[in-house]
Amino acid sequence: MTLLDVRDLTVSYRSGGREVPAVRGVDLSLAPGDTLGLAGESGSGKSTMALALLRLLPATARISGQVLFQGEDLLTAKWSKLRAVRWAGASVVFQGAMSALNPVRTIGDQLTEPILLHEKVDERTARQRAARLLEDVGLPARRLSSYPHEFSGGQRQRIMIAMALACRPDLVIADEPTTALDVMVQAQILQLLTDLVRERGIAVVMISHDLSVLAQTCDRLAVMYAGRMVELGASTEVFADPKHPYTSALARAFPTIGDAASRRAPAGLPGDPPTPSSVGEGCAFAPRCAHAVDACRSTATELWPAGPGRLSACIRVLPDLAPAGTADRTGTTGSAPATSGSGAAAMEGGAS
Ligand SMILES: Nc1ncnc2c1ncn2[C@@H]1O[C@H](COP(=O)(O)OP(=O)(O)OP(=O)(O)O)[C@@H](O)[C@H]1O
Repeated sequence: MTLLDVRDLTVSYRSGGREVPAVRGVDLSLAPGDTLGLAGESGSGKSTMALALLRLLPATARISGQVLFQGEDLLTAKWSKLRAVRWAGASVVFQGAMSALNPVRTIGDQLTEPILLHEKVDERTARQRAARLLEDVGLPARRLSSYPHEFSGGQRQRIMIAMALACRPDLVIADEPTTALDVMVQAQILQLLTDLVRERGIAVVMISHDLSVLAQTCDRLAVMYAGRMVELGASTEVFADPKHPYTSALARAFPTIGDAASRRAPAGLPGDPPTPSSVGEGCAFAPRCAHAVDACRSTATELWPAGPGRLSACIRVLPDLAPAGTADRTGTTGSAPATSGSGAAAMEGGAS
């Protein structure tokens, strides 16, 4: 069964009289309980994609495609349906808990609110649930009466996780949930989130620019570049044996899982990401890619099969298109371009 099926999701923003493309024709699919990491540099479209899933984008955004959640397209659903899905079906852990929490209301009030809104329970039951949730994220229940400023950054992010789990959703979208935190605290919070969703069988889309963190916490990895998906596959395989040069570069930028020193000073990627409007049909990574050849700039990119359960948008996975001697590193045998939706199919396959 599919929980989430994203088809040809495309998002642009109206800005200064122009359309700025942010997400370009992304397909992906999640089964219940799946954990998917979404990686990419700043500006690659990760947050836009996450927010688009629940139609949380600003009014300047134009969205097309389909976001089928439990079979219903959220992009065309009525507001009443959307309200019912948010929190109870799918919830979001945003970056920066301080701005997401209301500073003048107690944590208890903020935790009970979604429960009261979405479930037919009385105030006392909601309060008991909130207390349990707080304990689940490692905070004492007595802190329900405290205000957001009375917590540390890490504790506030724990509270955001408790809120996201409050209505027992089937999907949690975590958008850089630990960005502003100290490295050691980051690791603890991610571990906590991962443990809680796995215990409860909740599916997760975890967003980060740090490929090693995602490889450690999620079963599958999707890599985005300039609004497009460029690689998909099982986390351990994608991290250990990337099929796209951009993924290799990201893996090198954040080399070792749990290595605090490297995380503080990542090696960085050569060059800058393209501006959204400068991206054409060919490979957007070509200007920064050491392996780029003319065909990279002229061939329309798609996600091609790149081994069992793997997809890559690098033409070097196509033996018949790749220049001599460049296709062998991927070890792929397939050469047929994936048709629309095959990204989703491969993600499904990888979920078994
Ligand atoms: N509200 C907005 N108005 C106009 N353009 C936007 C808006 N939000 C994002 N963009 C543009 O859309 C593109 C994708 O941005 P997005 O924030 O989704 O990327 P990201 O990968 O999540 O980056 P980050 O890690 O920095 O959050 C970028 O070019 C960004 O400048």
